[in-house]
Amino acid sequence: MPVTNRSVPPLRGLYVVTDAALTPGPRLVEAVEQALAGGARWVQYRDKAAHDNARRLDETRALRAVCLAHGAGFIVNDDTELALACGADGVHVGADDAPLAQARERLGPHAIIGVSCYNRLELARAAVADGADYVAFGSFYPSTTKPEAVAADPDLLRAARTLERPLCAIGGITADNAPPLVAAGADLIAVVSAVFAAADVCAASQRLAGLFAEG
Ligand SMILES: Cc1ncc(COP(=O)(O)OP(=O)(O)O)c(N)n1
Ligand SMILES: Cc1ncsc1CCOP(=O)(O)O
Ligand SMILES: [Mg+2]
Repeated sequence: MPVTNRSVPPLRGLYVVTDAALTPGPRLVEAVEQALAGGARWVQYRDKAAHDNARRLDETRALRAVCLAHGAGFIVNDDTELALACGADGVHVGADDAPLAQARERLGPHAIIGVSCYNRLELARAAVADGADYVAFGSFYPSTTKPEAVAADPDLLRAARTLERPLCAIGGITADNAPPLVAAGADLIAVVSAVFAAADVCAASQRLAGLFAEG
């Protein structure tokens, strides 16, 4: 099945990333629904377990339906074949994943493909030249979800604006520390724990999504 070419929302706003520890199976769909109710525009399914493909397919199909109902975009982390199987809007790939060209070949021209560029502008230049739909930088702040992530500086976002492609910031981002990143040019703010570890997921999402409010 080709990846859907339904119209997706702009690549701007709050991008929530799921976590198998914070949002385990039974709570996953409800947590994502709460994040969407709070204003998240994009959702990424991030499950680093390489096994249990049946569970991963069930979960991604359920999340795709929820995103569709809210007019939000749905991306699968790492796994191009899973993105294809569940009909996601696209995939996010990093240095250890399938190359962008291979993901594009599998998912087709309408898929949204995001590429991790860590703290390296040259990776972003190459990804844009190869047709990335957005480029992601981080970690901007220490991350409990990915403590080993390299550190990135907001100046990178200022420099990357010249690429004229949506820029995503990730890593330790909260509603309190996100404003300088948005000011530096982040179009998407990708967040795991600030939303999914919150006691009130909807309220946490609302605060972050509010940073992109129009007017
Ligand atoms: C939006 C976004 N940005 C960066 C990443 C990190 O991707 P990667 O470097 O491939 O690391 P893993 O997430 O796969 O551990 C991401 N997933 N999403
Ligand atoms: C996947 C990833 N890549 C860099 S930091 C990170 C995790 C972000 O999670 P959190 O928002 O909890 O810091
Ligand atoms: Mg990856």
